Amino acid sequence: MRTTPDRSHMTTSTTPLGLPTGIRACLFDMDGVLTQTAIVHAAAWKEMFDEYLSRRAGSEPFVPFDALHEYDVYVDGKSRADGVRSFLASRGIHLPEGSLDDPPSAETIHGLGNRKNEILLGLIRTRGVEAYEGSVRYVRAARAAGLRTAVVSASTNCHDVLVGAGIDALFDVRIDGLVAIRENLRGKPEPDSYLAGARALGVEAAEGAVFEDALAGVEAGRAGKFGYVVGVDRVGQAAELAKHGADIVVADLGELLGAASVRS
Ligand SMILES: O=P(O)(O)OC[C@H]1O[C@@H](O)[C@H](O)[C@@H](O)[C@@H]1O
Repeated sequence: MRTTPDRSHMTTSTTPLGLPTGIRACLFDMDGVLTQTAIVHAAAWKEMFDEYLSRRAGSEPFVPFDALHEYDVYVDGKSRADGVRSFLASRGIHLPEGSLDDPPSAETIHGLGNRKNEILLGLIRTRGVEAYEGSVRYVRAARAAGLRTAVVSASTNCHDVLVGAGIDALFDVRIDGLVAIRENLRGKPEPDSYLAGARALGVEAAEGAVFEDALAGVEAGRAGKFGYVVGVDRVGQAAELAKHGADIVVADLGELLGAASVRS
């Protein structure tokens, strides 16, 4: 299903890519937009938080992590450490920061994050990673039409996932979790990583389209004043994506391809 929020200021979509005219670059989130890995992250977060919450359960009742709602609101699209902080704060739990190389057993923000990463890498090793066919078709069509392409992901595992899915060669620029740490970029919902992507591609934000499945991600695209923000709804949150800043919401990027599917 596609939802078109009222944005009367937007140019009518007229290109075969389903984008307003004047868009010269596409900036794609990875997990959940390009690759079928949002669900793997959600499973890893759940396993880690449930382990931790059940350890605390002596002093308080055990309320498991909700891998749909709590993942979408507190964790999806954010850096690993921001995800840990944000969910724990929602439960009134405050842990010391620790440091990036804390062991996965440490009860610190980074320790819990590293435990989640250990679980994530195990899941990726067993399941492998796959790209969404509609997204690959879309990225190829964008490049064939002369648009520049970037991946803008909070994930520090971004490069390995792109390579695992066989799509790393489809992007001119990659701004990922490692770049964000190195260059001190604030994580989504702040616009820093998307703006860094636009700079690296040599376009103004207004000339870029952002493709996002996370609430924090569409907020980042909107905050950066990008020309168009496409919400990608894989889990039934079309209305929320629109509320947080998507100009249009599609279930798959393939829907945007071809004049027949373009609506204003
Ligand atoms: O732990 P990583 O691989 O650096 O990923 C950070 C975040 O990357 C985002 O793309 C995911 O939506 C989050 O679930 C994830 O936590």
